[in-house]
Order: sequence, then structure tokens, then C-alpha cells
Amino acid sequence: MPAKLTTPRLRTQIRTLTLDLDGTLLNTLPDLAAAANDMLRELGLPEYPDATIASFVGHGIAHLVARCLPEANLTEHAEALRIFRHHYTHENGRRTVLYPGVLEGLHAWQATGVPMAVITNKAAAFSEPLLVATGISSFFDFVLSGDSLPEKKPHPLPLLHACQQFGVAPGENLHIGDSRHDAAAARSAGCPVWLVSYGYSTDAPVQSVDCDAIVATLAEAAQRMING
Ligand SMILES: O=C(O)COP(=O)(O)O
Ligand SMILES: [Mg+2]
Repeated sequence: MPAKLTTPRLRTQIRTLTLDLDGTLLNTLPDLAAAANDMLRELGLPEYPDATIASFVGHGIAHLVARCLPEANLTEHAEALRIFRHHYTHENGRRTVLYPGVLEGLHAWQATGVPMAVITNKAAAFSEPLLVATGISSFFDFVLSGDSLPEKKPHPLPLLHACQQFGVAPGENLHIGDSRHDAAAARSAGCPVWLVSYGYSTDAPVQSVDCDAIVATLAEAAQRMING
């Protein structure tokens, strides 16, 4: 007898999903660190180990560049940002990989028909080519980048904008991210929020952040939401 084919359904009142990019879908740290250290070398400044640069990620590239500069060099921020953008254009995607469980999770959600979008603080010039290069852009209805709207996470605007675009109430959209910025944005928008236990939340371990669940992988997140 042929196996009964059923469309998996979401088990919750969640109707749409928004996903963070850096530290949630993609491990972009090696490329970000390479570009940051290329910039510091060019400016004749000391370089940082990847682990230190990880603690600068999550608030957009202008913030990352500011954190890399010694206080005395902060006046060179605009020039440093230009140099960083130049190097990151070259490095972006070279070593970036999907985290384990990402493809599995995206396929599982796609099978339920739940619409998905990316909400990232990374500038569109870098986020959009990266989604294409890593082969996951077609999973998403749209991408809201750090410079798509007047405000970025932890401001609620990107999440509220996404809910409006999807035509759902904030309580019906689950946001999944890796940092306190994701949690704060979701909380103030009124969206439930889950955090992944990997990623770049080095300044505030996810266990200390107010969220609705912590998951080890996106595959686990999908499994928790889907009733096969
Ligand atoms: O560009 C960054 O700082 C990272 O952005 P994201 O974690 O919101 O994807
Ligand atoms: Mg992130």
C-alpha cells in the first residue's frame, strides 16, 4: 500500500517566520573578521582574533568598524568604514557557510507553506548577494536589511514592517535570531522569539536573554513547530 502523503502543518498559531542572518542562518564570522583585519592592517592598527570580532557583530557594519577602532582613531570612522566595505565586498561569501540544520529546517518549514523572510542588520549590498551565493535566497519572500528601513534591530520597526507585509498580527510571526537585539526587537514588536544557542551573542549569553525558547539548530526549531 502506498504511504499516505500528508502536508506537514504547524502546530502553533504561528503563521509566518522571520529569521536573522549573521549567527543564525550563516556563519559569516570568518569573512567579517578577514575584512576587519584587512582594514586594520591598511590603517596600521593592531588586528583582533576572530573571537573578539564576534563580539562586535550584530549591530550592523558601522558599529563593527567603530568597535574595531581604538578610541584615538574614532575620528577616522568614515574612512575606516569605506575601507571595510571595500574589503568586505571582496571577502563576503568566501568562507561563509550555513550552520548545521539550517537547510533541513528551511526545507521543513517550506513544506508547511509557511512564508519566511530574513531580517538582518547587515547592509543590503552584502546580505542579498550572500543569500544568493549560499543558495538559500529562494526560501524567502523578502529580505529586510540594516539599511532597508529608517531603523534596524533592536528597534521593532523591521519586525512590524515584515508583519504588515505578510498581513499577519505580530503575535502570529515567530522571529528566530542569535542575539539580544533579535530578542529586544521581537519583544517590543509583540512577536514571539526563539534564540539559537550558537551564533554571536557573546556580550549577553542567550541563556540570560528574555526569549520564548532556545534551540540548538533550526532543524530542532522546525521539529518543535511541526506536526507531521
Ligand atoms: O551586520 C551585522 O552586524 C549582523 O546582522 P544580523 O545578525 O542582524 O544578521
Ligand atoms: Mg545575528
